[in-house]
Formats: sequence, structure tokens, C-alpha cells
Amino acid sequence: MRVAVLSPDLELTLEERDRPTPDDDEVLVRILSVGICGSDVHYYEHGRIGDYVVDSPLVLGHESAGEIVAVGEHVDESRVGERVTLEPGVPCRRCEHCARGEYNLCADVTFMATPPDDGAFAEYVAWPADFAYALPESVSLDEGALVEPLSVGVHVARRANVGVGDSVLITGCGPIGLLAMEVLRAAGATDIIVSDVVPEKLALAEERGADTVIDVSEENLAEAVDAATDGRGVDVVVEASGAPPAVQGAFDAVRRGGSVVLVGLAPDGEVPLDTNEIIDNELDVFGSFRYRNTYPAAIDLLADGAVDVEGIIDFDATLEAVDAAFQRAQNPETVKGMIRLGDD
Ligand SMILES: NC(=O)c1ccc[n+]([C@@H]2O[C@H](COP(=O)([O-])OP(=O)(O)OC[C@H]3O[C@@H](n4cnc5c(N)ncnc54)[C@H](O)[C@@H]3O)[C@@H](O)[C@H]2O)c1
Ligand SMILES: C[C@@H](O)[C@H](N)C(=O)O
Repeated sequence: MRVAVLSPDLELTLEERDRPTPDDDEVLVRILSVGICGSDVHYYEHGRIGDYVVDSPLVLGHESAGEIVAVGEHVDESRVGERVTLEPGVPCRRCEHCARGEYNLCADVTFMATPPDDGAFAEYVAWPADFAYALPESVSLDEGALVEPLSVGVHVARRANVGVGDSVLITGCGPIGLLAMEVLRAAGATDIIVSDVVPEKLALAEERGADTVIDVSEENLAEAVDAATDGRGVDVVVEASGAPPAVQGAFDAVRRGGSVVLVGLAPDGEVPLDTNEIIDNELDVFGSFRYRNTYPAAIDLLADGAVDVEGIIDFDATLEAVDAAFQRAQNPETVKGMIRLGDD
């Protein structure tokens, strides 16, 4: 089979590898659609994210969907032919966090496209059967692949318990911010404010239903949020850019007693904050790390038509054109590129 491999000297090329054989509890999936995530692009550009270093060849890609073509001994044969999306992080299933159901916090997780674990820019992937979720006919394979970033949004909404009538500010209109917006609206948020520094992304957010857009390269975030909320601030801020000014600005934009959810990863992980402001305003601050138990809900949201994910796709490319696709994905105006390995 062909796979797209990133070498330690950051060349992204196609290679022939043996097709994997599924273990007893695994399914073999013919991969048909894979999203290019910001973390894939980061590895492609820099060869590392924090302590995770591409020091041996790595198959990128963790937003994937395809069709089951074979199953291991312990998996129901009737699953052959099923269209599935793959949850990319498989935990150890034994530690305290796994036992609590907080498996996204498992320290012993295998996460696709995170060194040293290979990802899904490959024609076939063998994956645990219970981390391969059936897609209803009405959900396309591109949508199936984007269940992954949509899941980040589902986890955010659950962390902050966003509910009916809540006002929210989302800082950052990349895939994470835009898909969080979909979930927050489905959860009942009614007033949605977004911010970014790229006008094209703000225009897309507006097209997708944001009530107020703030270009923070031109406007002051806190002042603009004050103007949009009659000085009250929003119930919940979802920080989805990782930009230090946005992280700091989140605490000025939230109402007293409101919540701030931090999703974006700041470049060096350190942002000075006024902790007295957090105490005085009795803010709830949540970290939101990946997701847990979100795939069924995310698939249902898609099947119900409650969220749109396909509208964030800018382009698609074949596996052969993967390097050009990654170059295009680096454009600040690009939101989501997809690699398609077959027809839906
Ligand atoms: N916590 C998690 O589980 C998790 C999962 C996936 C991604 N992430 C992180 O979330 C962030 C968003 O991911 P993404 O894939 O959407 O990234 P992205 O780079 O595509 O989007 C970030 C957006 O923030 C905008 N931005 C830059 N400076 C800004 C500012 N001052 N104010 C508002 N917006 C600003 C950028 O223009 C861009 O549109 C990244 O930091 C990523 O590493 C976290
Ligand atoms: C959650 C996933 O999309 C993210 N890129 C990560 O590696 O954590």
C-alpha cells in the first residue's frame, strides 16, 4: 500500500509499505478521506510539537474515515463493508483515568500522527474495532473524517456546560473555532461573537452564522465585546487560537461569574494572567484536551443536520499530491484541506 511519510529532514513523500494485518480486536480500514490538521502542518514545517519530535519517519494524518475491508478474529464479520470514522487516540484502558472514563487524560495513549505513532495518510490502517465508529449513510466520508475536530468542539461545549441562551465569544476562526461554533450553537448558544486577525476567516464565520465578528488586528477585543454585550461580557469564552493576546483578552471579555475554556495551545505554553481578576470575578477556567466519549454525539449531530462541517473545506487533493496540499494548507487563509484516496 502507499503511505505519505514525513522524514526527519521534513520531506513528505509517498512510500510503499506492507498492508497491515488486523489484530484479533482490530478492523482493517481502507482509508478514503483524511483532513489535514494544523498539527500535521506544524510537524511538516517544524518537525516537532513540544516534546514530540519527528526523529524517525512518521505517517501524518489523524482525521480519517473509510471502509472496513477485513476484521480480526474477535470482531463481527458483518462489519466488513461498514463506513467508519476512526477515533485517533487509543488509551491504555487500564490506568486510573481510563477507569474513570477520562481516557483522553491517559498518559499511555497511542495517538495517530504523534511521534512515534503513525497516522492515516495511508491506503489502509488497522485500528481497534471499538475506536472505529459506523457512519450513517447520510454522513459523507469527509464529514466522517471531520468528526475528529468536531469532537474537540463537543468536548469544549461539555466542559463549560454551554446551554440554551448563552452568549459566547470564540477567539480564533480556524477549524477548531469554527467547528466549536457549530457545536455551541447546537447546544443552545444564541449570541455568538468571534474574533480573528484574518478577514477571510471572519467573513467565513459570519457566513456560517456568527452574530458579531471582531477583527482584532483593527479593534480592541474587550471594547468590541463590551459594545456587543452592553458592557456585560459573554457567558463563555472559548479561546481557540493559542495567541497570547487572545488568551489574556478572554478574561476581559467574559462576564463576572462566567467561564473561560482554553483550547488553543500557546506557542511556549506560558501566558501572564491577572489571577486576582479571575478570583474577583469568580471565573471558571477550564482546560479542554482533545475529547472523550464524543464520537457518537458528533456523528449524531451530523446525521441530524444540526452542524455543518463540510463548509470549512477549502480544497481537496489526492494522496499523490499530498506535498502540494500541505503547502497550500500553510496559507493563513486556508481553513481545511482534505486528502481523498477514493470516491465516497
Ligand atoms: N486542546 C485541544 O485538544 C486542541 C485540539 C486541536 C487543536 N488545538 C489547538 O487549538 C488551536 C486552534 O487550532 P486550529 O487547528 O483551529 O488552528 P488554526 O491555526 O487553523 O486557527 C487559529 C486561528 O486563530 C487566529 N488568530 C491568530 N491570532 C489571533 C488573535 N490574537 N485573536 C483571535 N484569533 C487569532 C488565526 O488567524 C487562525 O485563524 C491551536 O492552538 C491548536 O494547537 C487544541
Ligand atoms: C486533538 C488533535 O486534533 C490535536 N491535533 C492533537 O494532537 O492533540
